[in-house]
Amino acid sequence: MPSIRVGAVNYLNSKPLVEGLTEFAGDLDLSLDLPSRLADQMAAHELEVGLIPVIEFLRAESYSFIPNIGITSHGPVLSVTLFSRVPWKDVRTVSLDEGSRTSAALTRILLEHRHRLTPQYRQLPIDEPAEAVSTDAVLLIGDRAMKACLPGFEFAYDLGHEWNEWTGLPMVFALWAVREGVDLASSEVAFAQAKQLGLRRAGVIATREAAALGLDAGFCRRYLTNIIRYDLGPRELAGLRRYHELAADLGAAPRGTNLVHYHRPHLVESRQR
Ligand SMILES: C=C(O[C@@H]1C=C(C(=O)O)C=C[C@H]1O)C(=O)O
Repeated sequence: MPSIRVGAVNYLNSKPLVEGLTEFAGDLDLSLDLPSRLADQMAAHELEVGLIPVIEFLRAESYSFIPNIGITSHGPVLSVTLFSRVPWKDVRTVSLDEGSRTSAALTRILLEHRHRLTPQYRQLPIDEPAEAVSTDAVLLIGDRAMKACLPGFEFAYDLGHEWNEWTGLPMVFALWAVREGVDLASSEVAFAQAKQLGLRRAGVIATREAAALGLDAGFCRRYLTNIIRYDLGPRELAGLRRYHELAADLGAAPRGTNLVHYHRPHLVESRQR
């Protein structure tokens, strides 16, 4: 049987979703990369399943997603931070982490919709030190954001918190997207099994990952257990729909994308909107 190429985010927050994944399903070929690159690999048909930024799910229009699994937050997220030299109202130039697509669009949503600004944007390459940027603000995500201190920047806005405070809704950053026509067969269930195991083993994962990241294990544990939420239920989907509307208003995503659960090809699809 040909293997199913699966790409997952290479940050701490996604470790619980891949815990034991390839043992639960022997035909999954797992690789890890930046969220933005996973989205590009999905588009290039180099992956069948990808833990991709939700904005790229909305842009693709043809993907379905594995139900009830996501990378979400219900308030502060700790790993998506807009460091700024100036308060929101004075931001004119922004550098955006190359790894990000969802939070890059979220930065635009907050600046352009919430604060009614029209700043200029540039990409911050993954190997360029954020300390060196000359823009007013710089968006960092993932492990890089968790470790960044950036003393030259007076403000550190947590975009999970900013979103939640403004909309009252959870923020969905990523989900398991499946390319159209892909048949996961019995391997589908492995994604839910990995999530269940990963959540049970959050302490073990935190201990294992902390040293390599140069982060405190107790902090990693709380991040995985209390900050990042992995369910994608009605509340999270309401947050995702709100994000979709606001992104579409900016021309950052097409308006019509349906949030379709994965079903095996040739079976009836369940449409959520
Ligand atoms: C919360 C996070 O979620 C990530 C943010 C993403 C984005 O901004 O495109 C994509 C995937 C997620 O893993 C994070 O990495 O800090």
